[in-house]
Amino acid sequence: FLTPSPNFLASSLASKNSRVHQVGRRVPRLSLRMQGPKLDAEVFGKDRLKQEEADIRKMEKQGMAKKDVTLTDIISLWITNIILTYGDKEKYAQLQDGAVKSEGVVDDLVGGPLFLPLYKYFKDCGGLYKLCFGPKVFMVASDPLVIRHIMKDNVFSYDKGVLTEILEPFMGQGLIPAPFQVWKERRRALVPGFHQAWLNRMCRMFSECTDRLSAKLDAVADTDEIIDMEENWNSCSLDIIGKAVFNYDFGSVEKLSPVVEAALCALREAEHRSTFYFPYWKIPGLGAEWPIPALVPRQRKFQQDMALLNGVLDKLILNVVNEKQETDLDALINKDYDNVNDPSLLRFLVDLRGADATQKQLRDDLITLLIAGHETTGSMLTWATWLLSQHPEAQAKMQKEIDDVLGGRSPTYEDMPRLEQVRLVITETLRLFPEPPILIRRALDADVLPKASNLDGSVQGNAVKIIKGSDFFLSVWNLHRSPLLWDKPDEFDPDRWRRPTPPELVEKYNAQRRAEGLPEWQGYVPDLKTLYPNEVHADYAFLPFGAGPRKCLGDQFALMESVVMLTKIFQRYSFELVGNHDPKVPNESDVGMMFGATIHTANGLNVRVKRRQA
Ligand code: HEM
Repeated sequence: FLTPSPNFLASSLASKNSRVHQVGRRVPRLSLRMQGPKLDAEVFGKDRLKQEEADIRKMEKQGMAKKDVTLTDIISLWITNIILTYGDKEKYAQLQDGAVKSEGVVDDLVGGPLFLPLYKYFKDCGGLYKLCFGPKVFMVASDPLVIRHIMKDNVFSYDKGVLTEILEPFMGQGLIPAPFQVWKERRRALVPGFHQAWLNRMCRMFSECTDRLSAKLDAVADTDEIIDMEENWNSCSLDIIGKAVFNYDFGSVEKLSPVVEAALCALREAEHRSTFYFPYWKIPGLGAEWPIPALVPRQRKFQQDMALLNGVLDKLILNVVNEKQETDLDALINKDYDNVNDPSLLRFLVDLRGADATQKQLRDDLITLLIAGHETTGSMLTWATWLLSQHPEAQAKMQKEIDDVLGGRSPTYEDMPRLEQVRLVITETLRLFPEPPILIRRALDADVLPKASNLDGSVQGNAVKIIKGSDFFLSVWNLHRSPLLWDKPDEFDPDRWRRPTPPELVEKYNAQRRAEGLPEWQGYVPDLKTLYPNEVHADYAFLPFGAGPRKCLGDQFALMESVVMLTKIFQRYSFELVGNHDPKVPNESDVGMMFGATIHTANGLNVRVKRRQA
């Protein structure tokens, strides 16, 4: 889930002569249908699992479990890459190759967010290019048809590659890094947990946690005090995910307890590892994998934080296991969630008949959900707040809707369909600031990719052959800001989701394709009866929660959580941006960008809080 930045590129390669090379149907998916003010239950929980089962069975049939990239594959890939980079280019033109476009990429990649130089090269090189560091190559895909192929149509030939290496020390065999056999079992156990009655109950909890943030903002509202809203959104989302996943109250909005500190430090270490150039923590004695305390203080601290966190989780798991009340799925789904003491996912996983898991597996599941569900939401809300501060008219429109729909009361699950403008602000924020902005994949088989497009609408020359073991960056940032796919792509315009893609853009993308008999892109077709416009509506030009069988498990949870949090806070307050405290950045509205697992501001989102007039 985290996105390795130059780390894994440069550690292996670090050649100054790096180069960028240019290269050569819609499937209905999960969507949350709403009719009138009611949410339709069909795609929650076990109904969602039913839809996913077909994918899982297909993966099994195609031998996904047996696919693996071996050392021999990697060596043969590197030799091929050396030949391609330095050898007879004509002869191997079809093999992951294309024109050299840029020298010295390492210079570009160091010191800033990785997705920005990848966007620069995208403008030169188009929807598929390769980033070369000596023998190491990353294919960079930013084209909707190529991405659909990798994430949906031929998903069985790709896994998460280097991501697994980074996340395994944190998440063990949790859903994100788990091998196929384990992933399959855990996904089957977890998906039904996100059922309608539970999400309804969660909306109440989102509201209660946001009340604590409101109380904190009340204390500073209309004073000169400056607070960091990035930190506050992150704290609130940590409290929410702790309650939802294992019924633990981090209480981080109010205080920094040792457990909160350990959790935050461990999460920061996950980010550090994803952006550091060299995986020194793997060296015996230096890093966390060694059974004696690590020599590097940062890694020693990580060991201590993980020990503290694991201790807390183990205790929670043990308590729940000791009170296990094994029940079948239907009974769990039909529980009266308004009157249960512990509505957590942990309780669900322990009680679900037939989903036996070891204590270690449960801990891995919980940590994975904690990491996946914390900063993604916090960062998204941070950028939504920043975007709204830059667009007072969009903020006023959203606040008017909130007032009209709620008249001052708290939002509930039933209000979701009516809070359309809030949902579109969230959707548009995820387009401009996708979390994470780059997804990682590795080819488990040789493959041939669909032809990608260049930004002028021309189709790239080669249908690119992929060698087993090839690593991919799927740049969601490029996809979401592509001038070929979006009208005024850098503009914040929540209402764009009410309009289809302008026909001239769809035509520009498709004209040459039609002439060559190649598959075409459908453009975005609005369907606002869903919780959010998703990847299917935009024919894979919009991937806020990924796509295919590895799509985000918490998409509906995250959307409802964000709607409740954003609604409650903007119902009562507005924010005055007071700049970034960075003398090097004179523009007050420029809060900078840093990139770890998600996109952060450089120095926080510093604001003064203004109470709205009743
Ligand atoms: C705004 C908030 C969120 C965003 C933008 C987001 C985004 C994503 C994306 C893009 C992926 C796919 C990654 C890939 O294909 O490599 C993903 C996967 C995942 N997300 Fe989320 N997510 C959010 C919130 C959550 C929450 C709240 C949870 C849990 C409660 C969660 C749990 C997961 C899990 C477990 C996966 C891995 C699924 C699998 O591999 O089977 N996410 N998320």
